[in-house]
Amino acid sequence: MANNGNKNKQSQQKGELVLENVNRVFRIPGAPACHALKNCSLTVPRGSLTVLVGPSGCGKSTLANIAAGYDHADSGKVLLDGKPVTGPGRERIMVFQETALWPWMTVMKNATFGPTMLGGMNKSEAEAKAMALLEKVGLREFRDKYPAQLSGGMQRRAELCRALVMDPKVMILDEPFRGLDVMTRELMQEYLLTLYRETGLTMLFITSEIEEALFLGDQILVMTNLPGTVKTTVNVDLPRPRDFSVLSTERYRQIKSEVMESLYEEGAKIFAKLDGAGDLLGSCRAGG
Ligand SMILES: Nc1ncnc2c1ncn2[C@@H]1O[C@H](COP(=O)(O)OP(=O)(O)OP(=O)(O)O)[C@@H](O)[C@H]1O
Repeated sequence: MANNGNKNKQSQQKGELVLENVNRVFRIPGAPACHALKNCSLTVPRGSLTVLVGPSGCGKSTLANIAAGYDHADSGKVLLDGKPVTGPGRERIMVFQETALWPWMTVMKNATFGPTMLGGMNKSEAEAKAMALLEKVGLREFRDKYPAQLSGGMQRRAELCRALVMDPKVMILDEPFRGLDVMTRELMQEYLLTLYRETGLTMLFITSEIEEALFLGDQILVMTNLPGTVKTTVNVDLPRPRDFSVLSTERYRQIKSEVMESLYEEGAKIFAKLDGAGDLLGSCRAGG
């Protein structure tokens, strides 16, 4: 559960996301079917920052897309506050690996387009909300710039603001800081924690970086190789607010080794398959 004591009243309205025995098989003519998710279950508690880690290609993005309603499960349930998720909806906002800012719109237009077109907000209301968020992430002076005029880190921050202006119940972030240099990435993590603290939003954050998972998360869900499912839940009981001094604590090291052990076990299985069958793709075959 979330251990953030500073959340405002908004957090009471934020959503609990549950996946129950979700299966997803991709079928492409002429190729073996790929069982991406198999009986995958997880809970993202209301107001928590839950981090999902797993080996490359284990089904993390598939899970994110299904949770956001961009893709469907073949069987199983996806529930937000107990109600089935049947498609995309403004209560579940996704932030992707690559920037999705519209290049022809300024930062402010990018941030306010969604709430004015879909969210029932008038222009001045949306701009006030966007401005408050842009200020929190140091982009106040950049409101009239176009995405191409921003650095990669600035684009990611603008994107977080654009998602938050919609006031979703759950934010799903699929490796949003991938490709950023180390310093920018660390800065982004701190910005994300500030936004998390101030909005009390439920977040499902996907990453392949263990340090990032530990620095951000209330809990870490470790996935198996294909077919993907959640194999371990690790509670990250590090105090909040967090800064980088937490990285040198004994408790941090203990939790890190627990997560690494679980992940390495999956890595070892891949190598065992390479030695044995010599066919890594075998793990991808449906029902196999
Ligand atoms: N639309 C699709 N059609 C066919 N196969 C797909 C499709 N989407 C994903 N897959 C397959 O499903 C498996 C899981 O892919 P997914 O992108 O969810 O993994 P991932 O854990 O997010 O990977 P990474 O960490 O490398 O980004 C992969 O084997 C992938 O090739």
